[in-house]
Amino acid sequence: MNDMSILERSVDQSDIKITARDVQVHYGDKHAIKDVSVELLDKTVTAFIGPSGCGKSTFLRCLNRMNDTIDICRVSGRIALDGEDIYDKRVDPVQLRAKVGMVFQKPNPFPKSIYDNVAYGPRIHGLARNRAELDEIVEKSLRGAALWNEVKDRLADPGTGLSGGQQQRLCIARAVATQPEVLLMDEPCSALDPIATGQVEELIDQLRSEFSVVIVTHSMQQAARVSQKTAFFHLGNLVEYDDTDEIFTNPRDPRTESYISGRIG
Ligand SMILES: Nc1ncnc2c1ncn2[C@@H]1O[C@H](COP(=O)(O)OP(=O)(O)OP(=O)(O)O)[C@@H](O)[C@H]1O
Repeated sequence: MNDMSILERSVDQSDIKITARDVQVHYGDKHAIKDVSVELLDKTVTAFIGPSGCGKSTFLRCLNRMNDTIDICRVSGRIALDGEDIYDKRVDPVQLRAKVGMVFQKPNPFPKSIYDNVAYGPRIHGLARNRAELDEIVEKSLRGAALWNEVKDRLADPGTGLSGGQQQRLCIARAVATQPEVLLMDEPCSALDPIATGQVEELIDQLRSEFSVVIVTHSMQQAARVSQKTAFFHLGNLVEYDDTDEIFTNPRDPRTESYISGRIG
């Protein structure tokens, strides 16, 4: 391998963070995810794309057991984080969700101060021994979410008083504050204007230096801009998973080709 090919290699294939094997999801009789196997890489942004109802959000929610909260939902197969089965009965889902954080479509700050929104997770998980350490985590998380400069003089103000884009960055700070290893984002920009979307996309790119990021998006432009890997879902199947460039320029499956060229969706 010459130096150039080393420079051009965008992701380290050996660094697998999450492994899913033969995952099936049912909501009652509805078979929403069909036999999905995939390996998601560390320090990489992976985009889940596909037509509405194809199962992107359902599969994303399997990765931190958010589907446990839906009574009729059954998940089978194996999903491992760093080789450990996250569905093992000894795994506490609350601890798991601190490691595998989530940001939702609509910004959903708690009805609390900006400070307390970020401090909430570290407090319940006992990550700070005293107020000074908590202050440090809050500042670091808000800096990490590119929000610190905008809010540092009004940390006691309610989080709900921020703009939509700022609220979404506050939710990212809240997720980052529990020192997660993976960040799941379910259409995080769909409620944001183009400027706020640009800021969150830039942030996603920075977050990838520390975390594995998985993002569900309806925007193929967004997937192309922010991700290094893309998974295309169709009718509950994972049809194609590859480098983002490959998916968009050289898709192997005709269903992927149809979707990215706008013929299905
Ligand atoms: N809580 C639920 N109860 C019953 N069925 C559900 C539930 N959530 C999702 N489904 C069904 O599972 C399938 C996959 O839905 P999911 O929301 O994962 O798709 P998606 O690709 O994320 O869609 P969209 O892009 O529209 O958000 C759909 O047929 C949907 O109706």
